[in-house]
Amino acid sequence: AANAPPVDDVTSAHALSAAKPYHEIPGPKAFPVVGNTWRFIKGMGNYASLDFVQLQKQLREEYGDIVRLSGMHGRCDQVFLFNPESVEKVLRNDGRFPYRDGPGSMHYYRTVLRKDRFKGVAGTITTQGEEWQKFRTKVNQPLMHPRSALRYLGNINDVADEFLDKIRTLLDHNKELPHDFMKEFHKWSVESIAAVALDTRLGCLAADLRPGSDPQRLMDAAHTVFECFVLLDFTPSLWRYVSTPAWRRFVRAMDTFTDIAEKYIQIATQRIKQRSSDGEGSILERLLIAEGPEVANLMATDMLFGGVDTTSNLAASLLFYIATYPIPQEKLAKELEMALPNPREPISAHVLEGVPYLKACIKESLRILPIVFGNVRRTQTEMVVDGYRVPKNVDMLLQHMLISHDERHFPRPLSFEPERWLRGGAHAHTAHPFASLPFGFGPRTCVGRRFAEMEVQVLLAKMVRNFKIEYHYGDKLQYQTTILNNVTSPLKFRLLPRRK
Ligand code: HEM
Repeated sequence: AANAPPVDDVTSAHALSAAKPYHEIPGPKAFPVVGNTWRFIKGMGNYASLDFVQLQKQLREEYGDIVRLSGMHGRCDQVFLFNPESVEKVLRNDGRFPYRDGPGSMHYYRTVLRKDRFKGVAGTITTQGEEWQKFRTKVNQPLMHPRSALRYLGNINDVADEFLDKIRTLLDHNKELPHDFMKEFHKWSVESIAAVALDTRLGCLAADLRPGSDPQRLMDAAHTVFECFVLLDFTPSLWRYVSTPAWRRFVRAMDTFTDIAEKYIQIATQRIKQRSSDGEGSILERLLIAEGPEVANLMATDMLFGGVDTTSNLAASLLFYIATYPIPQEKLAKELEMALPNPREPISAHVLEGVPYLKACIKESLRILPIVFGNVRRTQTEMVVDGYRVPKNVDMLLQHMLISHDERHFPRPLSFEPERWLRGGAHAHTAHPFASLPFGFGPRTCVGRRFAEMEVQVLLAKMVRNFKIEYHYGDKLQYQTTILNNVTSPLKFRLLPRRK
């Protein structure tokens, strides 16, 4: 009919009035005074011992594809979404300034504690509204343009080569890597993202790192900041009222980040002054020239926060799947033999254009173990989701990990089948496009996606081109969910040189 609302209409008066009321969304009942908070108190509530992913599973089993959690003291209501159609509705209607709550500790550090240093600017991760948009607009062009990442391809190749050299020295008599090999992935990822963010080679993979050296301090600080996010922002903490030990450790680590970034910004400033030609500079130089040292520092540190643990855990999980699925590994090895006849040649942009199976392996790894297991948007306006009227200021929790594990979308969901991602292929998936969204979506999508993908593509190509990778300690990847999915399996990969 001429007056029928468009299919995607979720905010018009017509759509809202036809929807079911908000309070009818299924979910655990909030009791007077104690609300639902008691369910998360140890020794009292049935949700207290669950991590985020376990909580999601439990809620979906108990209540279905949309679940409301209200009465959480000090927090706004949360609505969990377990179907991709609803996720799409929310992400396509999140307004001009998509709102994703960030760690309050980091925001406080930048806007209150070290206000003088940052002159009122606070970066991308923790800001909202026009403040977020203003900052993001400044950094989008230098960071998100495809050419921007390619500028670093040479450095990313060098870091991967160093990583391969390093692992050759770590193999035991059985050609196996040590059980704590995860820490080498961390070094690789700090080194790779620092080459972009700080425009320098820090030397994280060196054999003899001194405790007070920049790479060692930066890696320690990265570790501490993530540990403290969990303690300060994701578990009850008094840091807003008193200076707790975790808060003090956090401030020291944040200061280290800021100081190291400042050092390399000063070096870049000198470089700019001495340069005679005005060809296109690095991301750091461009931000420095166009926006000044505060913006350059905040973006560099945001890249370090966003780009260390994410990429290292992706590399580790991806290699695990490659090692435990020999058929896809051999298919990939064949593709790489064609694309890179000489394994010692660098991985060029041209090589990366001709490796669809390699890219499919990365997508499949992120589908099974998305390192960022879910996303969140706070509603900016009243809207209809899954037939219910959801008011403004509700956190919509978009659970792509569980959606990707749902047989309705991906048959044999825990099986590593890169063929799902070969477009037009016989096994291409038919799932909704929002059923696997590891980097988010829309104007607030991951700013480092191109760098992460490039780093991991280069590493995987070099690893599989040079080694046959085996794993003999179980076929199920172990991980721990905190604010990210952290790989915990002992990464004792066995590496056998491939014939050239
Ligand atoms: C495997 C690697 C990575 C994954 C899975 C990942 C995932 C994500 C996700 C899901 C978001 C939220 C997006 C949204 O709300 O729609 C995000 C945001 C962000 N990521 Fe990444 N990321 C990765 C690597 C990186 C790297 C290498 C950088 C460094 C450049 C980075 C920097 C950021 C920043 C700064 C944001 C906040 C953007 C904003 O709020 O405007 N990420 N990432």
